[in-house]
Amino acid sequence: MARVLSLFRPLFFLPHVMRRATGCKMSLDTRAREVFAAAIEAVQPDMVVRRALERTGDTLLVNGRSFTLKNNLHLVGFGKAVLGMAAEAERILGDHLVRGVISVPNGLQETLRRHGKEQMLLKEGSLIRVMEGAKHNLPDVEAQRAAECIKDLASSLTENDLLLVLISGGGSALLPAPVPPITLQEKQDVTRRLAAAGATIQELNSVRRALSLLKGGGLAHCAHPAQVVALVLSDVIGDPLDLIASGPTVWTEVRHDEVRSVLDRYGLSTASLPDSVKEVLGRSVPRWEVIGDQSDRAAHVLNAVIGSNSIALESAGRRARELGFRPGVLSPGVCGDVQSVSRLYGLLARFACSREEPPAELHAEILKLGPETGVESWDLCRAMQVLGEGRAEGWGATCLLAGGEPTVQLTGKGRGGRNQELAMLVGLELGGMELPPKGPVFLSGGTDGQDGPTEAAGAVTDAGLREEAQAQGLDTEGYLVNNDSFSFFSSLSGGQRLLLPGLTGTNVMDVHMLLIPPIPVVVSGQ
Ligand SMILES: Nc1ncnc2c1ncn2[C@@H]1O[C@H](COP(=O)(O)OP(=O)(O)OP(=O)(O)O)[C@@H](O)[C@H]1O
Ligand SMILES: O=C(O)[C@H](O)CO
Repeated sequence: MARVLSLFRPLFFLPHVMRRATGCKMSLDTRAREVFAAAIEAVQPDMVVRRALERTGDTLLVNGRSFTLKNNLHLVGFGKAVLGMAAEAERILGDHLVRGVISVPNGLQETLRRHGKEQMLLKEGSLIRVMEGAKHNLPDVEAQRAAECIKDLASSLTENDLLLVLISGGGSALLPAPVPPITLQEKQDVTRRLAAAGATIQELNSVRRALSLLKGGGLAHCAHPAQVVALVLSDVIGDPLDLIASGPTVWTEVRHDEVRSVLDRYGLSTASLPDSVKEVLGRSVPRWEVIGDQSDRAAHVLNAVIGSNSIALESAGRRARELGFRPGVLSPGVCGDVQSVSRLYGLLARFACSREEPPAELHAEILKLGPETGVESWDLCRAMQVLGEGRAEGWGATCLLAGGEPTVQLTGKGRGGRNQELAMLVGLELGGMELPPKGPVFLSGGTDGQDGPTEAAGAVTDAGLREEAQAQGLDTEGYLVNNDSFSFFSSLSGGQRLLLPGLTGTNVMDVHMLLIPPIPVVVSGQ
């Protein structure tokens, strides 16, 4: 037992508390949805802020650092989840709040109202101004206006002030402040071309930082000499503070040669760039002048990640255990093309479900997929070891959890999202295998509740997917080629396989789940 405990990521497979799935009457599909709901529950914006802000009288404690509240609190925020974060922060600290401004996606307040999420809205008479913008996740004039208000607020602060900065995914588009003479349109064109050419969020945000007055530490620079406390809900693999929303409170040195090499890599030649961008990238001086010691300035800033995919997976694991599974986390950083990712889950399912010792080739095939799916070999080895032990010792049902953000090569014109496409592909992978009659089941869902431009968060599938579609006259491959996974799942069995939690108001990338039924123990000689 000690060996098992030491083998896994925190929370991975805790056999002493697991219960046999055989006693649970709920279907695997229902339980998968419950586990997904628990993942989202743990990263609700109000919940994460409540956990992060510890208040005793007029003292605020964040990450063990203490701040004095004396009617000196100012608040700014930008991102898809900061409305709910701001509402909770105002509930906790409102009596010391002077004023605030937050930049949130267009139409968010109305959508949350429609979904009955009143606790994520600011109370009437709130001191925080909500500004909506960045339609379709692209920086626009409204978002630029919000960025200006945020910059003005930060720049007006003194050493007696405390600035609470709320940051979540989508924050880059909601805080555009191009370095003059670059115009918003020019900056938008550059980022749009990069994204369309397949640049990663790391590459994209390194360019955004170079062209912005607020990103890469610019906001913290404006707020100096005030104390800055940034609460960050991470939507980037590995939770890198300098990249989430392009790191406005994290001082980052911009290397123009690195930025140019990213632009070159994606075919944005110098000749194709606007003159303003060329001029800014040609400057030898930093974006702003730092008077005094930079490390002294950094000491004024506390950045704290208060919610992430790992936290969602931990909570999912706890719920899985209550529902009779042996839970385990493969990795919170799954990325790469959905084709490779689906292959990986298919092979892991085969590995887990084989009644005999799986062949060495299967082991090797799984390991080979590590680099292209962002999963470290040791995580794959640990997973296989414990899945193997579970089979040998008859430990009952297993819930293998993972998180991250795979990608889809868009070639068709259909409606879908990466989670639904991944679920379809895994269903097809499972269909080609010899598996137990009741499982495995696979779920993939976006924690923001919206997978691509669709109303669904994702879908739940199993080995019966292709047959079910065939029986209903649906051409599975046709839907796949057209990236039409949402239409597929909507037409299939009255949309029963869709995952429809509605807009969740949070965002910590995606959650993947493979539920593996109990594998009968092979008694030697059988
Ligand atoms: N028809 C489609 N089929 C599959 N994937 C699609 C389709 N249309 C868009 N996508 C993918 O959806 C993604 C955008 O979806 P979404 O709005 O959920 O973004 P996101 O990456 O989750 O954004 P954020 O992290 O800011 O919430 C892109 O990766 C895009 O490739
Ligand atoms: O806003 C952004 O830059 C992305 O959501 C990553 O944080």
